[in-house]
Amino acid sequence: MKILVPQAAGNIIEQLNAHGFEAYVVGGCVRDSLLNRTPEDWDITTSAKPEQVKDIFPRTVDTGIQHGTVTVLCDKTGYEVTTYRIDGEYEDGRHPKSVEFTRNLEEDLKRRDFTINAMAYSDRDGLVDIFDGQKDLEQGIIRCVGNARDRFTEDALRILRAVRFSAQLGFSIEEETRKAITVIAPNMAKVSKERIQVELSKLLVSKHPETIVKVNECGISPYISGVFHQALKTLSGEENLVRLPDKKHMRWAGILRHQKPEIAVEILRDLKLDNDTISQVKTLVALWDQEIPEDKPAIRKVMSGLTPELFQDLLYFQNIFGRKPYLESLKKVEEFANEIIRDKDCIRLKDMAVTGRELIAAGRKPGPEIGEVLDALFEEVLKNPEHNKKDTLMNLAEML
Ligand SMILES: Nc1ccn([C@@H]2O[C@H](COP(=O)(O)OP(=O)(O)OP(=O)(O)O)[C@@H](O)[C@H]2O)c(=O)n1
Repeated sequence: MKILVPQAAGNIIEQLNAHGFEAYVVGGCVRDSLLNRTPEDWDITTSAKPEQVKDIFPRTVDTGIQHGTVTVLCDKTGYEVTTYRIDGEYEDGRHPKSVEFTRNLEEDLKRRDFTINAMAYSDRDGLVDIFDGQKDLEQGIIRCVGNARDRFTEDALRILRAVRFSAQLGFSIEEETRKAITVIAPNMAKVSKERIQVELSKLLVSKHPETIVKVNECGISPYISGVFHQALKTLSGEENLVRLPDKKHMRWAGILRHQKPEIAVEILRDLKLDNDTISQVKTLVALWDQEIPEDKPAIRKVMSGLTPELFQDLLYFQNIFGRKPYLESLKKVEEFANEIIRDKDCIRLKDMAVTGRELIAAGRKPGPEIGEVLDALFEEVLKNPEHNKKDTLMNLAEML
């Protein structure tokens, strides 16, 4: 069994070995390598204490030194090197309240969440797989290391990680692990909303976004938030979600599409999503079932209210969730939209042939009235793009 470890990570391991310490890549990167997926980052676990790691490497950052983590910088990449540790209970779903360092790799692997995440590897020692993680990977099983209730009690976020990994990898959750999820679910209430959101977003952009319904079926959602729980209850037959591009705002809008836009916003704010995503989801939720008539002025009007990307997303969304008769006319809408772009019709206020300043220079009184005139001219241009000429618009303005 050979894993292709990046050279810099390999060098760090070799240097630690040369100083008499054990060191391995561990966790997600081993799991992903064995699955032929590209790991996001390469974490290293070692018997060296943080101070000893810092003595060996010239460039380090104290990322989470109280939890044993030092980032070793190689060129522009940083590698997190963490001392073998035994964790106490987690305080925020991310970091344990207390940690105890150990010299024993098995102790370090024992404290990890799932067998598939509890493997270590080095070129020198090969794969260290004490809990049969490789077998579970082959059989497609998410199973806690040791006693599932203990693992979930240490950190309730792991409950959601179990559902997320099963969605991402298309794995099933093993019986004892599943039972423990139901029992420990109320502890989810203690986990920070940001961490919950990160897991939910990863689940939604995965290959199986429809498994979001499991968050309800496993009884976790009431402990995440009341409104979110209500929203999940209304979901069924979400197979089409996977046809949406794997972009966060598209998938969130997909599961929230039956909500009122303001409820969707409330759910996402509560889950601490970023403002950009919230505003994109709000637009899609408000517009996905508003049929756009097959006429260019109406299409220009919709386009003018959205960024070009979001307008494309809206069409994509309508294609997937739109009703049958509308899908036929949607083809025409798309054709017209392409013509509008090709002909460079004016669909943005900033592209209008007349500005507020020019209206003032022509004698209009500065003030709110200017905005009203510009809006009226813009309406006209959306209806008749050929009127987007300075003379025509100035003449029209005089009549307003
Ligand atoms: N609540 C958690 C979080 C992490 N881990 C352990 O720490 C490793 C690294 O965690 P993280 O980087 O958060 O996740 P990954 O497993 O790497 O997965 P992904 O990159 O997909 O988030 C995990 O593999 C697992 O061994 C854990 O036991 N319990």
